[in-house]
Amino acid sequence: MTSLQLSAKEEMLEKFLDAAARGDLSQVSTLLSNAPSLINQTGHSGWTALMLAARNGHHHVAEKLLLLGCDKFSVNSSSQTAYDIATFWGHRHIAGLLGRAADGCGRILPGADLHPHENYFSRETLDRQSGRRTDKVWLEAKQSDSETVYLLFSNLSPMVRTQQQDGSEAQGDMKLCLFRFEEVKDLLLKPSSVTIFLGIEKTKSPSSSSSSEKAESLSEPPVWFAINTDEDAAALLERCREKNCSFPRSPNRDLLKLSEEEAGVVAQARSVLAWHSRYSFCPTCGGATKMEEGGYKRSCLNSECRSLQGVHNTCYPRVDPVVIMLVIHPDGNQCLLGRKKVFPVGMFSCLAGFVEPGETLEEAVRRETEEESGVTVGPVQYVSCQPWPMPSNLMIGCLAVAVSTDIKVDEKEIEEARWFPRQQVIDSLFRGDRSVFVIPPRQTIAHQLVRHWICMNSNL
Ligand SMILES: NC(=O)C1=CN([C@@H]2O[C@H](COP(=O)(O)OP(=O)(O)OC[C@H]3O[C@@H](n4cnc5c(N)ncnc54)[C@H](OP(=O)(O)O)[C@@H]3O)[C@@H](O)[C@H]2O)C=CC1
Ligand SMILES: [Mg+2]
Ligand SMILES: [Mg+2]
Ligand SMILES: [Mg+2]
Ligand SMILES: [Zn+2]
Repeated sequence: MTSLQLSAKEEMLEKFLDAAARGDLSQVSTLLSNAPSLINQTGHSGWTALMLAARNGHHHVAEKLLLLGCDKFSVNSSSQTAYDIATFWGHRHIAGLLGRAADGCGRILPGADLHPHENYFSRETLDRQSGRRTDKVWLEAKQSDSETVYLLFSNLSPMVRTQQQDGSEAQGDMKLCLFRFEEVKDLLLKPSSVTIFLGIEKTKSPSSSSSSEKAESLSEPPVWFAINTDEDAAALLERCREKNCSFPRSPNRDLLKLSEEEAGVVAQARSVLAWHSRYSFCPTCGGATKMEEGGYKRSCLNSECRSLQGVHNTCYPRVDPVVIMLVIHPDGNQCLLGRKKVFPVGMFSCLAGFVEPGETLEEAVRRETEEESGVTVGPVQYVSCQPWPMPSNLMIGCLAVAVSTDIKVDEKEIEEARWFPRQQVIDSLFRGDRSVFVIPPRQTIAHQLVRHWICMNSNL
């Protein structure tokens, strides 16, 4: 090796970076007070002092650097921020420090308002109060309470008000229409209506919280119910005092326009109402059933029926587990996405499939991936889940690592599947580049899994 004479400046930089990597807070501080411009400089490795402190878990150094105005969004040659590095190496306290103002994706996904690991349809705005479901007296009293809130469903679609008339697809453009007892009491009496108890508001409703009356704030928060009715939809719409009301025709698309809070309530209500509409008769003996427990149970009226003894999942609302997986190429830098014929032009999404009886989630991921794409999967890791009320799936989101790469699609289900390089995914996800492919909307767990993978760094 030729003699490598470092200039005085370079020598100071290397000393500074070394001090940060070792967690030597006093040397970091001294060097910075002599030469403040060192703070964002990178050495031969392309890493800043903050990245090195994040790599080695030196919280005090990271804190000091941030206090002195260090740029936490600068990236190394693999596009990793100090946040990515701290997360990868398990230094959660440092990741917390770096992620405080925005999560690790904030710089690339401005305006994202989903909390990390919170998927659309999963916010619990209501306290379900399952213990109250068997209290008939309380339920009946609450049904006629003037504070009680009712949602109205027709053909399993909730009545909503559209804020924008320009056909905009933005989230929050739709709001649920809320009714009081007096406005729906005739519907409650109709034998064809199904009314279910949803829960109690966790927070005060805006109307009561704005009231200055202390006594009111001490009373129990409003209780929510949902009614599904087969009354004429046009006549139902006339009940609403507000304008621009409708029952959305395409739940898959339209229900994604609700706020996070309302989406969570709809996920619960729609799934339970859908179960009642599909399970009118006893699946065991074919007899008539009656609804119980605020809508969370249907019991057979035939006293001889086997479903009345032991544990019978026919009596309770169903939830269908579906695995949804982002399969990562063995090189760590590509992911497998597929498209169904019914998808909008250019859209590719994660592969997904129903979990079968007697199957683990990991096996379901491996089987569905193999069936749909011919790719063999090794390790599987759970990421997060999403209730998907179409009608009552629970999407279980996983990352999976492929151990083979040749693709052979199941043409019955999938039109095309492809490996997408990280850069193309970033372009579609964060830069809105639709030229290669379109990613599903961010309310879907498919989108969130892709985003999760991009924000995780596989090649440190
Ligand atoms: N939120 C999200 O990001 C996403 C949600 N999804 C949802 O996940 C669900 C499943 O995905 P998909 O790829 O279609 O699943 P699969 O790959 O398992 O294929 C579905 C087919 O399997 C059959 N099937 C087997 N078991 C069941 C069961 N328990 N319930 C219903 N059908 C079953 C049906 O065939 P047959 O009709 O012939 O009986 C159905 O058409 C869909 O409802 C989809 O809406 C999917 C992707 C993304
Ligand atoms: Mg599938
Ligand atoms: Mg399948
Ligand atoms: Mg399947
Ligand atoms: Zn029965």
